[in-house]
Amino acid sequence: MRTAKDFFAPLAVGAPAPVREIPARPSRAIHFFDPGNPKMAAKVPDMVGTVDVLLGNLEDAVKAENKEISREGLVKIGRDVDFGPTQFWTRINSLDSPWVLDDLTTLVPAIGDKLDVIMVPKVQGAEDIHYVDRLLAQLEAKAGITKPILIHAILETARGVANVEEICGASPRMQGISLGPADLAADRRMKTTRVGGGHPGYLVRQDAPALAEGGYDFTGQRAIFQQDLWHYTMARMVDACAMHGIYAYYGPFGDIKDTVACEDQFRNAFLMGCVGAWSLHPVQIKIANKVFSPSVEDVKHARRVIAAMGDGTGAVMLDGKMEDDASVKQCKVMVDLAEELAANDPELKAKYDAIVVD
Ligand SMILES: CC(=O)SCCNC(=O)CCNC(=O)[C@H](O)C(C)(C)COP(=O)(O)OP(=O)(O)OC[C@H]1O[C@@H](n2cnc3c(N)ncnc32)[C@H](O)[C@@H]1OP(=O)(O)O
Ligand SMILES: CC(=O)C(=O)O
Ligand SMILES: [Mg+2]
Repeated sequence: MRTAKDFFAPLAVGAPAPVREIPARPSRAIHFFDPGNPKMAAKVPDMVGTVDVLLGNLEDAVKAENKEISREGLVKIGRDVDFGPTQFWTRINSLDSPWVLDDLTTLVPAIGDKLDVIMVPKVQGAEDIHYVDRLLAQLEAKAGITKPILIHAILETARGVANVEEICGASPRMQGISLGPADLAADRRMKTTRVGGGHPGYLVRQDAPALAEGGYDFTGQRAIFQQDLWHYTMARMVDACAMHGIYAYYGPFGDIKDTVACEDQFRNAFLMGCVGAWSLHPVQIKIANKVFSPSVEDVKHARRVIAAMGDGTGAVMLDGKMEDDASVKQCKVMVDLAEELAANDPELKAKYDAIVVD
């Protein structure tokens, strides 16, 4: 383990100095596209400014025979497109795959000055981050890159979940973590066959009603309540990220047509502390942009509490509820996020600016 003294030292002579703090850039939707798919690739320039993150995917969902075409497509997009306010990320192939070394040694010299974040799949422990960290430093130094490329890990193995805290703290490049529910389910031997979302079989059932003569009626209809399969993992991920000052994300929601359940899953993630989720299809971008932006009502309430609390200490009653230092802190999280997002999103800014605090 690196000591505190060495933690922020560049890992190669000539590599840029690591960042001390991960910038809070909007990343409500991380939109996946296959850079080797001509239809998707053609849409990328017009998507700039409509989505916070455009991610060229090289890993799963790209056929083995197309890996090189996708990598070349990504280089072309990286060179040709002006990403403006939108972040440009990639997901490389897994560290045990035959493609990852070429991914990194091609992408960093070619478009390393454009790439904000590299997403690393199937991360098992800090050693995986250390490997990518050192290699990136060497490649950045060789290519003369001046801004360090950040790393985002996908939490999609049982060992990765067990090691999530050390993964988050493994490098100053660590930008965040996404839940990878599909590979994680397979690795854990869960009995699901989906990409994210809930499962109708994972439920609790209302208690059986008591009978007048004693005992219970187990025969009648009883309400069932579907439970969230991902709650435990999400909670661990959010805590580990918050502890290390990096960002947590829900991953993919594979049922593209079920926009209602997608919105629910994203909202759960937002409420738990995530800043964004993945978008696999253009229809999911606006769901994520909506869900991960504080609502006008929440911002209005937060501003009222902050105003009522003066210097932020003590306790007051507002609308019949007690507010104190801790509720002000929550309200500040909401207001700060709203301001960060509004700085990049004129429509949102107009909505927040129109709020009148009574
Ligand atoms: C578990 C994991 O690892 S998840 C991450 C890996 N998976 C991915 O990255 C999947 C990305 N998404 C996709 O491949 C596709 O969206 C699919 C396969 C899910 C659906 O694709 P389609 O059946 O073509 O969807 P659909 O017909 O609705 O597409 C409508 C249009 O949007 C385009 N489109 C679809 N998805 C995307 C996308 N992610 N980005 C940009 N454009 C897209 C299509 O090319 C099509 O264009 P056209 O109107 O010019 O013909
Ligand atoms: C996100 C991802 O890669 C997975 O769910 O497996
Ligand atoms: Mg995966």
